[in-house]
Amino acid sequence: MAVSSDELEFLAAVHAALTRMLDTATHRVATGADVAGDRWTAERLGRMLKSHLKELREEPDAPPYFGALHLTDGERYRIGRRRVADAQGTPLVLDWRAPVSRAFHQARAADPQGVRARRRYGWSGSTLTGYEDETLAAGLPSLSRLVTEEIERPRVGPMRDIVATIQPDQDNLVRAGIGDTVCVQGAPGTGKTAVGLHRAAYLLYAHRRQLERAGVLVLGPSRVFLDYVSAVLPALGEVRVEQRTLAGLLPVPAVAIDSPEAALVKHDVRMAGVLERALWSHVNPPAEPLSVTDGSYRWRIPVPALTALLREVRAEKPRYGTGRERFRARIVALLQSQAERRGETPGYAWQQRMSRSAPVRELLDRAWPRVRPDALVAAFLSAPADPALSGAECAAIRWPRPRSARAARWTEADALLIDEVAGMIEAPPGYGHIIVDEAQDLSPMQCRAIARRSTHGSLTVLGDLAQGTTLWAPASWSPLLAHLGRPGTPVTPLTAGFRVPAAVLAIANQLLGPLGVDVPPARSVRSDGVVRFLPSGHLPAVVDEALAREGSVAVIAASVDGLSLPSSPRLTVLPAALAKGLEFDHVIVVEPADIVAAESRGLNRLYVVLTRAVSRLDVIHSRPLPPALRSRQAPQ
Ligand SMILES: Nc1ncnc2c1ncn2[C@@H]1O[C@H](COP(=O)(O)OP(=O)(O)OP(=O)(O)O)[C@@H](O)[C@H]1O
Repeated sequence: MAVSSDELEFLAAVHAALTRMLDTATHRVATGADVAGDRWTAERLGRMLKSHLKELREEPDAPPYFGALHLTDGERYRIGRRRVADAQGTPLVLDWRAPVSRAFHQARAADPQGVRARRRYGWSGSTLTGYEDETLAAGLPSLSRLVTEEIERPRVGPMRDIVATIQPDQDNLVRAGIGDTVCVQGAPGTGKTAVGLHRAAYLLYAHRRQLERAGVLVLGPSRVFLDYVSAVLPALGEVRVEQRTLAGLLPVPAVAIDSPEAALVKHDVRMAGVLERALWSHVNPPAEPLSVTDGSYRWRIPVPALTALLREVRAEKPRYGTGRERFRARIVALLQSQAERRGETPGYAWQQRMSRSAPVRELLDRAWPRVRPDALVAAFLSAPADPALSGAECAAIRWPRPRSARAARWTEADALLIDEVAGMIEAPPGYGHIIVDEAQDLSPMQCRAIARRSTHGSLTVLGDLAQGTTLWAPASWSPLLAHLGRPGTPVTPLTAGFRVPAAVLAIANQLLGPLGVDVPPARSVRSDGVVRFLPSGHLPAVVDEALAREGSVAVIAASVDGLSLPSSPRLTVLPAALAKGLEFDHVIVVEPADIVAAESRGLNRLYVVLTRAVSRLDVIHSRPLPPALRSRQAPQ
């Protein structure tokens, strides 16, 4: 529909309001520090104002609103990525996360939620090009033209937000309560990553105070993936979410790689028990009484009393570090009661002196010594032994020669072991909410590293069992949720695929049977898409042809060494192992049989690779196709 003068007038008012908001924010940053009473307030205020200014400056050319709601009570609201208010503070545009905005995504003919009509705006940059009205009474098409256009647009550059076209089942997940842990089993391209990022933005809006203190963390599988999604949250007005890989949270960087046999042992949940035994083996009942000189007195605690104290503290099951301090405090309390019986009135300074006295320190160092997590893991891997591990398992993880922590060449799994021990000694800082993407790949020990950072918060667990490519990827969600400390969390499926067109999905879905995972297959909301199977000599021509079209192109192979291809900013040449979570308009898969053969979960890897395609998939091969792909091979 052409743009009416009313709409243009309204847009001009929104632009004016935005300019005024930006001017005010800039002015406030300039003067904020002067108006604040003290340095602390000035700093806090300054930070707040700068972050507000940064939010306003993000994407100045982005459309200021994407929709309008016309309610049955006559009210009209525009809805955008952030609130825009006029000089009097009256909102012109509501934030998409505000309660009223929910109806924009949820209302339908069967459940109109007080909505008479919904308007969707079309934009080219910041120019309004038209709009589309949906009257709920008349019933709705399953997807509007503007939504279809957005879904089918060519992909260039980083991932974009989906706030204008979010679907009701996605919206329910985004707006789930702060206390709810949700687990989403979603086929490729069903919007799991998008849902996770929008949920982070929503929670920060709806529970700002709580989460600003506790923090929100998005965990992704790789740096490449995090770079790809990094623009979404700032575009939604949220610049305060940490986006990391799990490895990036761990106490030591990985510089070496484990053999598959060693990795399997180190990622196994039994390692938690093994390390727990190794840590607590440092605590031993004292062999000698404690004797402390205090002026002309000498206080004594006999061995049985010390042993009883130690047992009492251990029975309370504290963390190792807390336990050590509690044991010290109980010893001092016992000394204090002796002093009081002698008529003394010991105060705080006396308690401090006793607790730091050499005999008390020496006793603690023998009975409940400090332990450095990396030193413990280095000692264990130098000579592994535990009843829970077989001889072969110990041999798989044993270092060829003993090393100190300083000389160690840690692997990613070692870092997890160190983190596990560190967590037994002292709780790591936690987050108010953690969003875990590609969660199907997590090992039990990785789940535990996440769980101990969310003891007081909730989780959004996103993944697809069919895309599990690690040695420990499970066939069902329940063990993984249990390791995350959230057993019994209901699993919500997403099956409408927004990325992968029907023709490509038909090929990829053939792999689901042989993968042996119990997941509902995806159905595509896109009827477009082209799939071709071509002999390997065609690769250069196919790449040239792809680059002549609009959109991003990826050549994905088991190994990209030796592939000589033209250089273009739109062409990504990618080993199959790095494709997870990404998408490209045109995907060219080279030798699928090699991808399958390269690793034990090669078929899952191929499933991931095939489902990166947004509109075209070319499979280039000279070796026979994997059996699962042969039956429904597309015509050449
Ligand atoms: N409601 C929607 N409207 C428009 N586009 C959408 C919608 N939901 C998802 N998309 C788009 O579909 C594509 C796939 O989304 P996303 O990467 O979040 O899927 P995913 O489930 O995480 O996929 P995978 O498991 O394959 O990594 C993205 O380009 C995303 O923007």
